[in-house]
Amino acid sequence: MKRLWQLAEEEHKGLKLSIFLAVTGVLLGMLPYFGVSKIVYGLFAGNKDFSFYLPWCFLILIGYCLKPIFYAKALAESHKATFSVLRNVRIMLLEKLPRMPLGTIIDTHSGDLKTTIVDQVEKMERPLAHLLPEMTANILGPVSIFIYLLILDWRMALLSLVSIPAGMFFMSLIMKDYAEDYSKSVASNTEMNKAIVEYVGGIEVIKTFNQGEKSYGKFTDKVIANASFYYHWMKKCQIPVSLSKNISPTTLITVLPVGWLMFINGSLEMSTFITTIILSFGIAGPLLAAINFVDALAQTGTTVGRIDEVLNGTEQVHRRKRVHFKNHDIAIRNLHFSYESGEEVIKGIDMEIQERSLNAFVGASGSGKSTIAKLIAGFWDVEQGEISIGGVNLLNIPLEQLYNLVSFVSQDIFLFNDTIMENIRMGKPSASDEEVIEIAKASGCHDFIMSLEHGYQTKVGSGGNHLSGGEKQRITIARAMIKDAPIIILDEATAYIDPENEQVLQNAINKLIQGKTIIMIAHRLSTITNADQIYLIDHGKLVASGNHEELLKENKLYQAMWEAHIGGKEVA
Ligand SMILES: Nc1ncnc2c1ncn2[C@@H]1O[C@H](COP(=O)(O)OP(=O)(O)OP(=O)(O)O)[C@@H](O)[C@H]1O
Repeated sequence: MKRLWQLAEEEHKGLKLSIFLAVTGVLLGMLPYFGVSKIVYGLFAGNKDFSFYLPWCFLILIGYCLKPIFYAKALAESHKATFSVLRNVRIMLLEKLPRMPLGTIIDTHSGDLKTTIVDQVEKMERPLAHLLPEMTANILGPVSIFIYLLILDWRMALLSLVSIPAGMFFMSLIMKDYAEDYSKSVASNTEMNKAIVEYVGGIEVIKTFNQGEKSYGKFTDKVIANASFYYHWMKKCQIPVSLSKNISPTTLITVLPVGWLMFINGSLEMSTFITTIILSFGIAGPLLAAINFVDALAQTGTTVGRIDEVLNGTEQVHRRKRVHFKNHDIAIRNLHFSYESGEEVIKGIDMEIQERSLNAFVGASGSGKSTIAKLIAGFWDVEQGEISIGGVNLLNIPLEQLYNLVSFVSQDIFLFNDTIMENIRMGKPSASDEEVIEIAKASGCHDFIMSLEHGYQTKVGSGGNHLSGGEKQRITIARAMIKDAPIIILDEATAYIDPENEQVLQNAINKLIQGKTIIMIAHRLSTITNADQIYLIDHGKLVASGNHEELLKENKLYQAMWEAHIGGKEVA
């Protein structure tokens, strides 16, 4: 709750006001109990004077009228403040994402992030908008009655409380495991969310490969596991909750018989007896209402924990001051790198890449080519060794400047569900329509775009799925071209292309890379034979470098790879 209160810092004023209004409302709600006890006492005493009853009736009326007004105002204030807090926390989370290593975000399942940013933030509504004002008020109200009863007769005050700890005992039986159970329920929801996101995202593959039932089974398993978890959890809670809710309000079990004995012994006055009977009703009701929020209290730890996991996630700490580069040479020194799984995948690499040269990383699958390229593009920060551009350590280059410096074009194409015009313009937000069209012509996109019904205003669909793989690829090339970064990394950028489109795309790439520092990662060695330098990576180490002819002459591994490639082509 303390951390939740910190997260709600900007709205403390509104939340405090709502607590004040709710407490006042509950205190006003106590007035009828006082009024009724006075009236009942008057009736017992045989008082027939109407003027005695009138002020108490008036007090009861005030209590009944003002309580709902204060209650409604308290909830209006708390909701106003809470929805601002939810908005602020969601903005904080979304602003955090770009500061986290790009690679970490790509590696995090989108279902996971969705659960935190949407569902868990939503869960803050109950503790902030309801628990804070209502639970506080529902506890303070009975506490003030109890103090009043203590002043009247401490024995009766204590008697009026006996049933409450008995009821609470049953509640405590489930509360001791509640936080853990709730945390498990969130994990189960996340698993189900992930399965849904994966199922919907992969529906094309599932249908194409006729995997419907199998994958559907995987998805339904998660749904069944989720339902089963909730069923057993609720079953476990049912009896203690019922006992607690039924035992707590039975204050009369002790107040009536013991009070009666004290009354006939002459140690308790009739007026105190009647007041205690009636006010004891006013203790249990609000306390029971307060109990309803105990689960929200236990959930808060998990909710805030999930939010903090993202907010406290590692950030890329780069210098903020823009730097000047004398050239765009890339130097890698003694580079080591491990993913979170711990195993070292890059094991001490040194490399000098000249500016305006065409370079290629080749090697077996899993040898570490993409990892090196992503480290150059700043997906993760280097912790051991150093990468520098133009003599400046990457860590000293502001991230924004680094992202402008390097274009990373990969086979994982992402297009926003927007028009083609806007998807290309994303590479340079200030570009005019004419500039976008000019670039589209240069990248070989213009003709296919014009053949679409709405031309450049065609919406590409979610993830660009209204376009073919080759078309999407050319749009990403156009996006990279308009960005005009001096360093371009092409990670299997031609992977999905068919032979017909290959020439168009190759022409586009040739235009894209003119005058730039290029790093290409390609499995098809024939596409990189003209590279100035080819770096052969094996098991996270640089085992050879040189141009195609040199490597073919000097390196056995490269010869083997080349022969395999040529052989494969012949077979094909
Ligand atoms: N995000 C990641 N988290 C954990 N391990 C990873 C991650 N990405 C890659 N790896 C592991 O790091 C090693 C190097 O992977 P990398 O993708 O750099 O190889 P690669 O040579 O580019 O492979 P490919 O040619 O198949 O794309 C592999 O063992 C891979 O399993």
